[in-house]
Amino acid sequence: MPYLVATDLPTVPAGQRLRNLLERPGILQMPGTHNGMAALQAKAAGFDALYLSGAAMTASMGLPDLGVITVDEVCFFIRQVTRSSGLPVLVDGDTGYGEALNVMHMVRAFEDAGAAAVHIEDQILPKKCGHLNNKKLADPHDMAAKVAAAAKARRSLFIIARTDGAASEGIDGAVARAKRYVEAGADAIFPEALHNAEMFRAFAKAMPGVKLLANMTEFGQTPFFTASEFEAMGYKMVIWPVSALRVANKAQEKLYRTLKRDGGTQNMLAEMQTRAELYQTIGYHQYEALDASIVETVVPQGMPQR
Ligand SMILES: C[C@](O)(C(=O)O)[C@H](CC(=O)O)C(=O)O
Repeated sequence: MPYLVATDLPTVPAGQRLRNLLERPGILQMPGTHNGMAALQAKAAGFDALYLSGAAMTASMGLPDLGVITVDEVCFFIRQVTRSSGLPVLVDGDTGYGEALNVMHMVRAFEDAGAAAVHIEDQILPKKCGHLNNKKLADPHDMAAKVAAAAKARRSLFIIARTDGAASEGIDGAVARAKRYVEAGADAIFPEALHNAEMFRAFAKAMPGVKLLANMTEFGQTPFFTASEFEAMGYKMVIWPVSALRVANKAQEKLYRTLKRDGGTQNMLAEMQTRAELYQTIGYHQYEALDASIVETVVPQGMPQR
């Protein structure tokens, strides 16, 4: 329960806990959780690891995913998601916020905030969603230097190199880049925006023994595949980065429209998380019980009064 009690906190570092999950057979499913509440709900649904998406974080701030937010802003999200859930979290590190030293700073900051893993991509600024057109790629040598810098800065953080190369250099180009990034110290590879099963299979075939991540974002270049289908194509991790935020945003939009129309929320009650459900999700009463137990513990009984 509450992250406030030291003895309830995990003793194994987050990065190691993620590595342990990756030792299990099957694909590791990481839904996007854009805040602490989403993290609690994903955990309650049975997920063992989570994803913190740059697109979802920025969208929740009312901003585009163009690399404009800062390391400290991301750390605010990392802390809420890791504290509330206690689960290992993969964090979107975009382009690493600069070059080698900036990447090292990001790695230290993310790991200290509680992250288990980060992915760094080979675009240059202004970076874009990998499923859009006209992406500008970094020189593979410069990207490999960033990966090496990240590996040097981490304690146990799991480092995933994302390549956006497939769009302009094809599968062979993306594979050549990915191999350089593995040599530079990447623990896994994220081939971005593949268009079909053949591409997913070809990439996996060309990278034997390397852990691969699939991105099942909606409204992008990748057609729908299930977790089991990605697993059968050779992938060890899958993310659904923005799905929860997209659904939450639609619900919120409906609430505001209805409220404006009706002058009240009475017609939305059936779609609301009730107070009881909300408190149940955040463990409200457990925090209260914790508080009460401490008061009981520290008030001495039968001590001589002065
Ligand atoms: C994975 C991703 O980088 C993200 O920020 O979650 C995005 C997701 C999206 O925009 O749909 C991406 O570039 O694929």
